Amino acid sequence: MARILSGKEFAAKIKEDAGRAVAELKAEGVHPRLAVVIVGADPASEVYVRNKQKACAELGIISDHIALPADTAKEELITRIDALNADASVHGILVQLPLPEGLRAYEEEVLERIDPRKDVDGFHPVNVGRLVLGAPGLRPCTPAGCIRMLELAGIPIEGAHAVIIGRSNIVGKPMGHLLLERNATVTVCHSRTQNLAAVAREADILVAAVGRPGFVTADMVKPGATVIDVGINRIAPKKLVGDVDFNAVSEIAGAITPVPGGVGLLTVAMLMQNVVQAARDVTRDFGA
Ligand SMILES: Nc1nc2c(c(=O)[nH]1)N[C@@H](CN(C=O)c1ccc(C(=O)N[C@@H](CCC(=O)O)C(=O)O)cc1)CN2
Repeated sequence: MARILSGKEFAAKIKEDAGRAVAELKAEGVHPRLAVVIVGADPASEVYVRNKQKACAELGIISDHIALPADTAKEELITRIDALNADASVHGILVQLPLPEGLRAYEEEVLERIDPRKDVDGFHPVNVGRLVLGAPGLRPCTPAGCIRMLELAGIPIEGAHAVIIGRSNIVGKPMGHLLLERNATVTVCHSRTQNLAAVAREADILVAAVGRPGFVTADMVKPGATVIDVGINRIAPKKLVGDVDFNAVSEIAGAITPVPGGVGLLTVAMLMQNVVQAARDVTRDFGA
């Protein structure tokens, strides 16, 4: 039976460290502040935003909730972002995704408008470029959370063969770069990959980020491998499952993350860490 990697335990540790950093910043006269922009009323997004604001409150970070109607014009959203960029008391800005239907085509433009120093999601091309180059910058929260969890759990990354299933800009691609930065041998699989099960079976660390319930089955996992499930699939109003067939795979794997209760919790914890980093960088550049 696999070791269960509980997101709650690792998230608590990450938040504890971030909380200490917040206290240090406050002692220096800097009060970290996050602006969360949500457009429309997607129920799942509202839950995630609430969780982010709850975590801010726990750690003593100020959080502003900017809720805009679903029919907000792109220009209005851009104007709001510009105002937050110019406000020296705001250290972090995030726009909750997905944007509503009418704005979805402008997602790239909207994310690019955020000052890269305040881009606590790590989605801005400047931060993506820094990640690819291995330069300091704000890293995307979910993949950075997975890496931190492996480190805290004492699971070796260096020299491991990591196989990622999924090549999204938010998870798959940044995960590949973060693993490469830590000297893993990385394979990224996608919908056109041939013999995917055989490739997955080569993995010491298998990351599933496809968005398909139960996609990773026991025959795709090498005995003893670490399996990280980044999938969030709502299959009924109160039933959330990942991309991994948890019961069968946990008989084979050495370690596995559950859904819920896995890497989703680390996403929020790493966001707190990014807000701390942004507060330091923004204060250095804008002044306290
Ligand atoms: N601006 C952003 N938008 C989105 C991001 C993001 O990182 N930045 N990621 C996802 C949604 N998300 C955070 O925003 C997120 C998803 C899931 C969880 C989480 O805690 N999951 C729990 C289960 C929660 C539940 O029951 O619904 C778990 O896995 O245990 C946190 C954050 C897309 N949009």
